[in-house]
Amino acid sequence: MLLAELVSTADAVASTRSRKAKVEALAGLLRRIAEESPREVGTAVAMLVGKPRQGRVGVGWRGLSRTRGEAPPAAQPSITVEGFDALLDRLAATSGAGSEAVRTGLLAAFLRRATEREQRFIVGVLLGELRTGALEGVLVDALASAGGWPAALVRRAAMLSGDLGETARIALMGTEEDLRGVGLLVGRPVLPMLAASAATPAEALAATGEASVEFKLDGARIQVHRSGDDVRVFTRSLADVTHRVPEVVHVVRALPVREAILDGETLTLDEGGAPRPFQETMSRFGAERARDAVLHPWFFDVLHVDGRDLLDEPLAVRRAELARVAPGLIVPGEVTADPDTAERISREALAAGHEGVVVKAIGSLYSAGRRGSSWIKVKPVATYDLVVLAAEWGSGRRQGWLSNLHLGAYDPSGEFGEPGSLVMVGKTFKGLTDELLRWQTERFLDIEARRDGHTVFVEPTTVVEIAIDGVQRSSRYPGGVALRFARVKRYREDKDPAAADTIQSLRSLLT
Ligand SMILES: Nc1ncnc2c1ncn2[C@@H]1O[C@H](COP(=O)(O)OP(=O)(O)OP(=O)(O)O)[C@@H](O)[C@H]1O
Repeated sequence: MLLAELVSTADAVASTRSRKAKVEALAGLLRRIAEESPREVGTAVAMLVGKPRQGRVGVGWRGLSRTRGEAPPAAQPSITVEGFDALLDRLAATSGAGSEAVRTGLLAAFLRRATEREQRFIVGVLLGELRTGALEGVLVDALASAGGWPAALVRRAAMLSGDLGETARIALMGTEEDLRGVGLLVGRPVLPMLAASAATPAEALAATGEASVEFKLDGARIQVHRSGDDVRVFTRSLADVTHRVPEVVHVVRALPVREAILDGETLTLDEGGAPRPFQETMSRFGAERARDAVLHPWFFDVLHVDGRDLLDEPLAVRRAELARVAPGLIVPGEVTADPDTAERISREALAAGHEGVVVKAIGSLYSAGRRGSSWIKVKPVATYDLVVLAAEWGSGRRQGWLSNLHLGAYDPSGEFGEPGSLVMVGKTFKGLTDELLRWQTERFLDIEARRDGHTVFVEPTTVVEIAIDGVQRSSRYPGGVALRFARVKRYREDKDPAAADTIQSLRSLLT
């Protein structure tokens, strides 16, 4: 199939705000691919959502815009989806000395064969600009429509397989049995269940009824798969970090179970057993920096034990299984329906240096990938995950470091611009330690897009957690809302920009 077909559907989807129109445009394209070139279904779907199967092929913004500047667009489309896929393979396979020039050559030759619109699409895929996640929910609905399935059935398969390309193949070419048969596979991560928010433990408990009220540990989410001696550890965004966390692997290997999928949190502890700052945990996940501090895993859920899926069992049953397979590693908490008890657990969590509590309806099932109201988190300090758009060079003591951050909230529906774009909501240089200044200066120069005086604009890929005292109306910022007393809490290397908080959620604080 011609890449131009994909590109014109992607453009049509971006140019309308109507979800129905988006679904129809995508469903039409999916039907055509399934008929004309079924082999390309998985590849095409992965490209559409900006997540080609080769992953990031390591092409930088600056190099790419230079190459594109030197490649006049073709008048007629001729590139195929297969051709683009082959280019990605070759880029991914080219490394080592002299590879930069080879890659530039490959890219330039390819871009010269692309039309203006195709060039924009190719660059978007290469830079991860299309990875926003904005399209994924729509695509699942389009697959349901194209295949004639209930949306919930396709969504379940997408969540459990964690792979839209594979889901597309089954939804378009498989049977109902194939679709229903998508289940957990030990070794293949599923999207984690997420939590809604409430202001107080009592408010949360009023929504859930009897609940497991658990410490909200201030670490990093882990999903651990064990099959015999083979242990794999995945992050919240399903990256495999097994080789970075040998001590977690070691602990899980010793558990009294042959096969299991466990959901939990890992954090670094100091010698007295108290939690260390989150940044130390994350630096183990993100960079190669070695750390002395030891990571400790804690678990709060179990999705599979020895051949048995537990997703559709109530939390009470899953907790009982967890107590059996991971004794001694369970997140502190209690089952209660009493608001005073929930408040007490919350105070204990905060006193122990954690963020708050998560209140979980005791009868709830595990909804992979969903932010429902069966899990409700309560954090006394409001924090928002925002995307760094730019940073300004510091002055005085911070001379030579990139300091003041420009922060953007995610706009999935395109209320203030293109769907999936980022809307600036404030700036801050507060809360940055020397270590963070060093880290972010290095990172931002790596992903620099352009400069304007003292400001370095960056690829919008870095998520940062910001504590605020609230928001105020603003005529200066495009979303009409500005952060009050924003300060940096930590970088969230485990989050994609599509998981950042939305401009709508910030605007809802205005009332
Ligand atoms: N006992 C617990 N149960 C569930 N999640 C927990 C628990 N302790 C810590 N967590 C962490 O809290 C998160 C739940 O909040 P949420 O679903 O909103 O994810 P998040 O967007 O990563 O949230 P946050 O930014 O507040 O950590 C989980 O992803 C997990 O990392």
